[in-house]
Amino acid sequence: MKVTVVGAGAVGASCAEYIAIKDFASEVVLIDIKEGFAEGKAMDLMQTASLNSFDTKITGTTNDYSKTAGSDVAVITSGIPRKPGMTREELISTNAGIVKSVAENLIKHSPEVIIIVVSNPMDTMTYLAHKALGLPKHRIIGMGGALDSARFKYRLSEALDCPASDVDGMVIGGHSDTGMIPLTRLATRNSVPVSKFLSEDKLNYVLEETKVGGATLTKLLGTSAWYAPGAAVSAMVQAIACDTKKMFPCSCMLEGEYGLNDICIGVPTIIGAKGVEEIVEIELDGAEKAKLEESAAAVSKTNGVLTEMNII
Ligand SMILES: NC(=O)c1ccc[n+]([C@@H]2O[C@H](COP(=O)([O-])OP(=O)(O)OC[C@H]3O[C@@H](n4cnc5c(N)ncnc54)[C@H](O)[C@@H]3O)[C@@H](O)[C@H]2O)c1
Ligand SMILES: O=C(O)C[C@H](O)C(=O)O
Repeated sequence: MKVTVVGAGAVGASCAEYIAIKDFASEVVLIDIKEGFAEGKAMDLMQTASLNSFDTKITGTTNDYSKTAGSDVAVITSGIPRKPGMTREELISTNAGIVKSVAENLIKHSPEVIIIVVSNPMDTMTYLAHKALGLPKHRIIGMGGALDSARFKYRLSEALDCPASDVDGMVIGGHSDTGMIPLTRLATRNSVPVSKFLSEDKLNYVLEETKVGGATLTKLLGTSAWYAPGAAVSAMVQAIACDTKKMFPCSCMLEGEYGLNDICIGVPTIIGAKGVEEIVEIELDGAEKAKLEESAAAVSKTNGVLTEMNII
């Protein structure tokens, strides 16, 4: 299994590190436009191999896509992150051109590759990759819901004062401060609905903190987060590499599912060797359906900027 990670910055390097530590890939190629940067990150990571007991070979390259040839999976993290006070959507004018050219370069050298898009605004960048490459829809997947759900479980475990491993929950919808939909109705602690333990006020607090999870960290760090994003995307790469058929909410191109068309937005998805193996349509209640429609309308509006930019 050969994995390319485009962008050797905070998220790309964290993703490569988790992939290596989990030791399921034979090779990880880091690629970046900054001269020597990916080579340096790869060397630093390789110097942890004997300490962390992994056999994955990590190499770095400055913009030489021939080194990525024959990749099974590629992760796109290239582009700028937001600063405190910004929205993810404000990154579109810089990141759209980067994501489009990276996606085109990847496919030239790895015609069978499955692409996971991380760069923000992620749902729109995933949509752009679909439009630019025209690949079967199961081969381009956006990462957002896996991270948002991990943050939801963290906030739930904090409120419940229990280990995160006791908690199950999922966030669907757009990967944005206002568009995320943490499904509090379906969240459980060891199969018991969390509403059994938490008041409506506490659940609302968890919901609101989950939605602004990325903004909270951006304010604290001065740039956006990388450990949980790297762990979330490496979990998706592992699901593809090991054909685990794990369920993650992912940003997928929808063709009628949830009543939505021609949009990439977070929905429950089975991930395996083919990439998206299945989009799972769960029964949403009236309020959840309305929130998903509202979230989809906001993502569509951001997608419209791609047309204004003449990039699709
Ligand atoms: N989807 C998510 O859940 C999620 C989570 C975290 C971050 N992000 C997004 O991921 C992106 C990266 O974040 P980061 O914190 O790693 O930023 P970063 O600045 O640390 O790293 C980005 C890297 O991309 C490189 N780059 C820029 N243009 C390139 C190109 N054309 N080809 C190759 N490399 C290129 C830069 O040189 C830099 O090293 C941002 O857009 C951020 O908003 C998304
Ligand atoms: O918050 C951001 O801008 C980065 C990422 O989308 C995140 O949720 O951590």
